[in-house]
Formats: sequence, structure tokens, C-alpha cells
Amino acid sequence: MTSVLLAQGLGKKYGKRWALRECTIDIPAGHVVGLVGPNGAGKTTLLKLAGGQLTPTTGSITVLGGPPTSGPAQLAKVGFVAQDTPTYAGLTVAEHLRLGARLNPGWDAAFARDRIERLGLDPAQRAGKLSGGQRAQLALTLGLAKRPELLILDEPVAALDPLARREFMQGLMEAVAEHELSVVLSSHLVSDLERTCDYLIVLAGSRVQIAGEVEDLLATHHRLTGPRRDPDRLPADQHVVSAGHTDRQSTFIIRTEGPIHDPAWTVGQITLEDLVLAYMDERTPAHRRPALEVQR
Ligand SMILES: Nc1ncnc2c1ncn2[C@@H]1O[C@H](COP(=O)(O)OP(=O)(O)OP(=O)(O)O)[C@@H](O)[C@H]1O
Repeated sequence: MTSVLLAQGLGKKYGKRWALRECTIDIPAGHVVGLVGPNGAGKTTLLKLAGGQLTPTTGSITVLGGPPTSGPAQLAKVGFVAQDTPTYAGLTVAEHLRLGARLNPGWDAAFARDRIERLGLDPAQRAGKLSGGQRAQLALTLGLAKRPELLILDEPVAALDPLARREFMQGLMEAVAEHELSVVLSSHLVSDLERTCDYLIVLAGSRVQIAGEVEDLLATHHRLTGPRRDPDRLPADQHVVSAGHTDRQSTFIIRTEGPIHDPAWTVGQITLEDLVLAYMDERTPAHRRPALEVQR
């Protein structure tokens, strides 16, 4: 199966500073991928490398089997909605659709018109006069009507209120259900990702900390609570992702493929939010983190 996004040793430097380094991931088609991490972690950099707006400093990246900058055929396969829901303030909604039709060979005019109508947007309204939520919906419509195989969304809902956010995400999920579409979506809002994503990438400190199918990640990570213990005394196959201690008690989030036999531990399930926070925690010693694996 073609990988939607295949990166090997991918890195990007701005001046002397790495924005992204040693990024090795292989995401199969058909997923809604959540890309999450703290400010400055490198999310936009990775998405722009995938969209062809940036070129790598090191390593390689292919998107849907081709280099992101390989030309019009590649561009037609990938929709990109940038961080600030890019629209032209002076153009009307209808003019945006006409522009979309001119620029994109696979443009689905009927879909775009219907979606705008369903959203209750006035075709004669200038984008500059739309609310943030309406602008985001217009940008999503433009991205979807292009009929891409992959839609990349960089923090599409950051500026939206909870209701607009839910409507936006619902619209996205409907489109995913109706058409064969892979999505890579960056967000700080783990609750939104929890509802929509089946694949997760956590970036922190310019590096991928973990990547994999959400179901697998949740099945292989556990919370252990019990008498205080040094993390180095856990079995070798239990990789400590995060550790917290009181005088008497220790709580670990661990990753393991095997069963946990030690009766001293109460073993609990973790949520996606627990997982994200554990991997985002820069205080966790890197050598205790699980080695990054490419999961397919
Ligand atoms: N054009 C640029 N010139 C110099 N440094 C940059 C540039 N763009 C990004 N950076 C730096 O690269 C690092 C990663 O930035 P990036 O925008 O990819 O992070 P991010 O995870 O998307 O952050 P946020 O969540 O705040 O949007 C940051 O340290 C940032 O300051």
C-alpha cells in the first residue's frame, strides 16, 4: 500500500536551529492523523515539508509516493489548509469557488456549491466579512472541493469557539466518510483529536516522540500505580514514558507489548490525552523513552 507520508531522517534547519530533526515516519493511506505537540515543536515545519512549501535540510520525504515538489500532478493530489485559514478578504465566497475551479483540475463544483449552501454562507459575502468559523469552513470547502487524496490542515480550529469547532470537525469527518481521503491535522486540542483521529504523531523538541495507530498506542501504554520505586528497577521490556512520585507512591506511564505480572502495581488504562501529555513532557529522560518505531 502506498504511504501517505513517508519520511526518512527528515530534518529542517532555520539558520543554525533545527525546527525538525531525525523524523522517520511511515503513515499508510486511509487515516485521519493527529499531529500534536507544544508550540514550536515543528508541526508546521513538518506539514510544510509535506506540502512542498519547504525543502528538507536533511533526509527525504515522499507524499502519496512522490516528492512533494514534483509538479502539478502532485499538487493536485494534496490539499493544504494553512494555519490562518487563508482566504482573500476582498473576494466573495463565490469568487473563491471560481478561483478554486480555475486553479484545480479536479475541482468538484457541485460539491463546493452544495457545501456552501448547506453551511448557509452567502455567495456574495466577502471573505473579510465572514466570522472566523465561516472563514474556516470556506477554507475547508476549498480544500475538499479540490478532491485531494490527502488533506493537510494546520491548526484549522485554533481560533474557533467550541460549537464552530464541532461543526468544522463534523464536516471534515463527513467528507472523510464519503470520499477516500487521508487527513493530517495539527491541533493543540486533544479532545478534538480524540474524537476524530485514528493515528497519532507527537512532536516535541523538534523530534517525533511517538507515532502510531491510536488503538495500538492505547493498547500498549498503561498507567502503573504502586509503592515508590525507581524507574530503573522496572523490567527491561517496560519502557517508562513518564514518572511521578510522592513520598510513598510512584505512578508511571509505561509502554510494553507484554503482560504486567508484578502484583505491586495497580494497572490502569490511559486516555489519548494522558498519552500525549506523557510524551510532550520534556522532563522525561530521553534514554527512558521507547525507541521510535515505524508503525504500520
Ligand atoms: N521561517 C522561520 N525562520 C526561522 N525559524 C523558524 C521559521 N519558522 C519556524 N521557525 C522555528 O522553527 C521551530 C518550529 O516551528 P513550527 O512553526 O514548525 O512549530 P509548531 O509546532 O508549528 O508551533 P505552533 O504550535 O506554535 O504553531 C520554532 O522554534 C520556530 O521558531
